[in-house]
Amino acid sequence: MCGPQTLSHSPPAIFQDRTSYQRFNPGPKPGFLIVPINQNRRPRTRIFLHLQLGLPYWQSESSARWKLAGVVGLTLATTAVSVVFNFLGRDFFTALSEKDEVQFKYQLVKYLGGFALGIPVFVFKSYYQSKLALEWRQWMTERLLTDYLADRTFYGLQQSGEVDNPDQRISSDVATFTDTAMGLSLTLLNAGIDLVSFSGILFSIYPPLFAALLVYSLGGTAASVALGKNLVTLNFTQEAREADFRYGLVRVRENAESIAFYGGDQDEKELLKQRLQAAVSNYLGLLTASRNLDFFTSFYRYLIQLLPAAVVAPLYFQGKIDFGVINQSQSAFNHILNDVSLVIYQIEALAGFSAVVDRLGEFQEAMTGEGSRGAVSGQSHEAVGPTGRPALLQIHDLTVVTPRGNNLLLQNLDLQVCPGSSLLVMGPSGAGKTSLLRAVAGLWCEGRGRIELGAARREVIFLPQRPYMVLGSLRDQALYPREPALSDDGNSTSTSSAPSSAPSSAPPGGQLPDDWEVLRVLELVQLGHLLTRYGEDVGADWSSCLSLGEQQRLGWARLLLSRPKLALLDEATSALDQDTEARLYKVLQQSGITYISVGHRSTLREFHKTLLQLRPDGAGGVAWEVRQLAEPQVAAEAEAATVRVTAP
Ligand SMILES: Nc1ncnc2c1ncn2[C@@H]1O[C@H](COP(=O)(O)OP(=O)(O)OP(=O)(O)O)[C@@H](O)[C@H]1O
Repeated sequence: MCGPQTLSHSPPAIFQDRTSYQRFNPGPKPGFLIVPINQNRRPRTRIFLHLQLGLPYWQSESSARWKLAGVVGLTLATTAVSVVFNFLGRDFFTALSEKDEVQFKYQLVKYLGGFALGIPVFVFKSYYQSKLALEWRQWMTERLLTDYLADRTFYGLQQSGEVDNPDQRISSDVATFTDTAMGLSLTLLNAGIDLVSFSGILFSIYPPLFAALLVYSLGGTAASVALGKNLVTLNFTQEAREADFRYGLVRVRENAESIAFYGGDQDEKELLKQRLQAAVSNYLGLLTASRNLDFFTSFYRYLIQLLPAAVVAPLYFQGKIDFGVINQSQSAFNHILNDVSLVIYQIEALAGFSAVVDRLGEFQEAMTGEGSRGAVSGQSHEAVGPTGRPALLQIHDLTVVTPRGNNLLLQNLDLQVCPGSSLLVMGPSGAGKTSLLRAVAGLWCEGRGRIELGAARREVIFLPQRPYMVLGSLRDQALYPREPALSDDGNSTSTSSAPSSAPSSAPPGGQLPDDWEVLRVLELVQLGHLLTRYGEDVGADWSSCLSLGEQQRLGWARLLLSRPKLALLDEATSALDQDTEARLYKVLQQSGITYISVGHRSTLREFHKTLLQLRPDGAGGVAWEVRQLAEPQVAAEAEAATVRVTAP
């Protein structure tokens, strides 16, 4: 379009017809296949691979390592305190059984003194352990958030449908992961040390007791692992179903007005009941599996109270040991059994933990995979048009495919848009107009071809039909987004990591427009009245208290304030009357900003230099044609001229 351009096109030879394309890339089969939510998801049980998720925190934060050393020290101290308590208990009960009142009082005071000194060690160990787990959680959550919000990964994940409920994974799964990982690893450490310390005590009392203990605990562990193996899958599914139910509720809140207008209460209720039912029935399965395991663990636990006394009782009756030794052996037996039987007591926690580790690992993998998708290539360098003038946007042989490759849209498109120019994309609903903008903006990278954009990503603004309303004041709305979405090297429209050569222009010098400029632009888009209505209000629910037309005009204010190199307008005036639409387009023409509009109204032609017309080709595909329109008349509206809207 930098020079005269008239092209037309019908479907290419690459996929001779629709049938051959579908053979190559099969779409959904006829009829509906209803897959219950998450039924097809199974934990991938690569727990050891995924466990390393938490390592970077300890590798990068030296203060965390010191704190961990402190908590480990406290954990060791708790074992020492337990050993001391064990001996204090022995002497206390021996004095009691010998009816030695003086010794008994002395042992009682010693025992109480031991409590006073030892119990704070347990309390502080537990407090610092939880605190450290919390700091770990914060670090990991921030890291996941950074990855999730980098390079539009959140959008890619939503489009690919690869992982469910990322919100739950970032919030509660990370918390469970850090809490349990910290708790389990310290428990294991404690168990190891306990095992060594109390094995010595038990062995010195009576070696056969030690042998009985080993047989009992190892047999119990093996049995509980066999009984609890279902729990991992059930826990994994439960996490996903709870999140689906919560998400259903969030959607009702977010779409309250539309649902109320439709009178969709019953439908929503049914849907939510289905999701609740899915969560409840899985939970019932979980309860049943836990109940079966509980039968075993309860018997196992209560038998411990009798077993040591039963084994050492003959020695006591023969007068070979004091009464206190029975108590001591009971306590040592309990300690060792707890250590060896860790798996039995923690089987449910371990099952839940491995489900969480799996979900987080899957999430991390999906985020890493997002960065390497797509066949459409792009670079941000100055493309040169046939006339020798540099093109702001140059599209070569572009074929746009919907995410997951189900639908072939535009094919073999060639197009140029020069700085200061304007392009109108028209065509029937579903032809792929918005999809073309998605490809230009770098949101969709599937398909093939090449898009060259002479602008950094932050220099391109997109105005959808329903603008996104952020939380905050009116000024926050007008200046959204304050920060560029990407660093300057992320200016490619695809996966290319070519460094930017395009100059940054918006906003100049990184300065945000001052309040006067915001006010002038708001008045220009006829939203000055909102200032008196909302002023500095930061709590307004903008998407429900502004009309769609007002939201669209707020989108235009964003456009004029951000002064991008390229504006992509997707039916951005559909809710406005024609006079307001004309007025906004005239201001845009005066600003010198290059723009591409998608729209259905024929009145839009008068504000664009070139038309890209899409139409069905009769064979299930989309044909395209590029044509020059009559030179638009740039209106010199007096009030528009007073606004400081500068070309990039
Ligand atoms: N995320 C997606 N995944 C799969 N298919 C999609 C996706 N988004 C859009 N499509 C399909 O791609 C086709 C083109 O959609 P697009 O939104 O580009 O149409 P459009 O020409 O802008 O339509 P309209 O004028 O109705 O807005 C449609 O058939 C649509 O169903």
